[in-house]
Parts: sequence; C-alpha cells; structure tokens
Amino acid sequence: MSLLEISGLRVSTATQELVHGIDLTIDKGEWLAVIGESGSGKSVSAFSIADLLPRGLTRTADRLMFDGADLLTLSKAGYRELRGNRIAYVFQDYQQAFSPYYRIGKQLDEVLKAHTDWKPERRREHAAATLERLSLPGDLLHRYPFQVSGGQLQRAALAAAILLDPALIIADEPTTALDAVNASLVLDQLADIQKEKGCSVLFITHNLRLAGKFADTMAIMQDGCVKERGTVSDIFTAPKAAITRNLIAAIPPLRNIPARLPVALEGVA
Ligand SMILES: Nc1ncnc2c1ncn2[C@@H]1O[C@H](COP(=O)(O)OP(=O)(O)OP(=O)(O)O)[C@@H](O)[C@H]1O
Repeated sequence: MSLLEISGLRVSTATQELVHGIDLTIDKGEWLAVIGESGSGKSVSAFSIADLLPRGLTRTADRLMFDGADLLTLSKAGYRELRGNRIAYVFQDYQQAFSPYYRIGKQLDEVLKAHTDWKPERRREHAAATLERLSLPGDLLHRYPFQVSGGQLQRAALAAAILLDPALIIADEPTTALDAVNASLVLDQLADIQKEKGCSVLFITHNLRLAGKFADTMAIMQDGCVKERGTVSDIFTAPKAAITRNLIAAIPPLRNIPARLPVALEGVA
C-alpha cells in the first residue's frame, strides 16, 4: 500500500524549472533510493515533499499524497505537525541537525515537547532509550554537539528523527560526511530501525553500491527528471537508461560484494 504518491512534481526558481514533473511512489515499509549525479534534483525534490524548500524555490504537483492526506492542500500548521512527527529528515550535514548552543538532551526534549503531551520524566526516559537503541551513551543527553564525534552526532540526528516513530524517514546523503566505518554503522542502524518499526525510507545518495545494499527499489535521476525506476534487482540486472548503465559502470571494483547485490553486478565490478 502506498505511503507516498508523487505525480507531476515540479520545482522551479523564478526563472528556471529545476525538476520537470517527476513521479515517485513509496509503499509502506519500502526503502526507495533516489540516485543521481550532483545537481540532478534529488534534494530539492525531497525538500519539496515536506514543504522545506529554500526561499526562492516553489513546488507544483498533479498529486502529492502522504498516508491518505493531500499535501497540496495542507496548511503551514499541518506541515509543522507532519515534520518530525510523521516525516523525519536526516541530512548530510549533521552539524546542522543540532544548535551548538544547547545540550543534545534539551534539543531532543524540544522535539518531544512540541509533538506530545508527555511529562518531563517520560520525555527524558524516551530520549535516553532512543539514544540507547542506537548504542549511544546515555550521557550524550548532557553534552553539547561539539562534545561528541561526527559519527555519534549523525547517529544522534538519527535518534532525533525516530523519536516519534515517523512513517517516513528521508535520509539525504546521510553518510557522505562520515568515514566508512561510521557510514556503515549509520546505515546498518537505519536498516534495523526500518525493519523493527516498519517505516519507509527515502534514501538520497550518489552511491549506487550503498543503494544496492540497502534499498528495495531505486529511482535514477538526471537533469531534473526520473530516467528509470525499478527494483534493485531489475536495475542492476537489466538497466534501461543510459545514465543507469553509466552509473553502474562507474562503480569502483570491490573484493567483497555486499550480499544483497545481484550477481550481475559482479561482472561489472
Ligand atoms: N536555493 C536554490 N536556488 C536556486 N537553484 C537551486 C537552489 N537549490 C538547488 N538549486 C539548483 O537545483 C538543481 C538541483 O539541486 P539539488 O540540490 O536538488 O541536486 P542534487 O541532485 O541533490 O545534488 P547533490 O547530490 O549535489 O546534493 C541544481 O541545478 C541546483 O543548482
């Protein structure tokens, strides 16, 4: 069953169209990877879903439905409720996820305060349990963002995203700024959470190999258009669009092919 249905989505500046009427759907529990070169329109498309486009960009669509609700008619207040509650974002720049001026615990608490009527004790317990769920030390609550490592901060950002059990997590290049070990940890934890909670993931990445490891389905973007959509298996075994074939051919060699990559990729790697 579809959680998110996007049809004819366009994003424009005052003078130029950046995204040219794309269609995407994500089912409940599905992990969709949106892949494309830099500037292909992945981020602005993702921003437009939850009304987070930067000033100067506008969105139109034929259809934009989230869990039965029409986002095209949703009020600003409706969007505020949706974000952080039903739709959560994890961004590449984890430094921006937290204000440097407040302890991480206070910032997690603000999210819970804004969306629940829970008492302080329950909010504190829930925040600590969520950090623990991501194998982060409980004393992180008392630290400022600059007092934790980049990898921990990105996992704390993931904790902030899942505090309220969102139905959709939009992860926009969440591992680009991390070393390989921390990148793998963040994605493994995101995959565990997705399985446990049954939520959907919209994963934006340049990295076709990571997409192949974690996603169920893929959409390949180029120049503001979706050039190809399909299951991971179909896309790796029978890529149709030229951009998809180029992206697959550009995957660097790897000795240990991840278990979920289809056999066809081994010939390419
Ligand atoms: N605020 C903005 N004002 C004007 N143009 C913008 C703005 N933000 C993005 N763009 C343009 O929109 C196009 C798509 O950008 P977008 O950030 O969505 O690409 P992307 O595929 O996410 O790239 P990357 O992988 O590098 O993040 C680019 O041409 C970009 O220059």
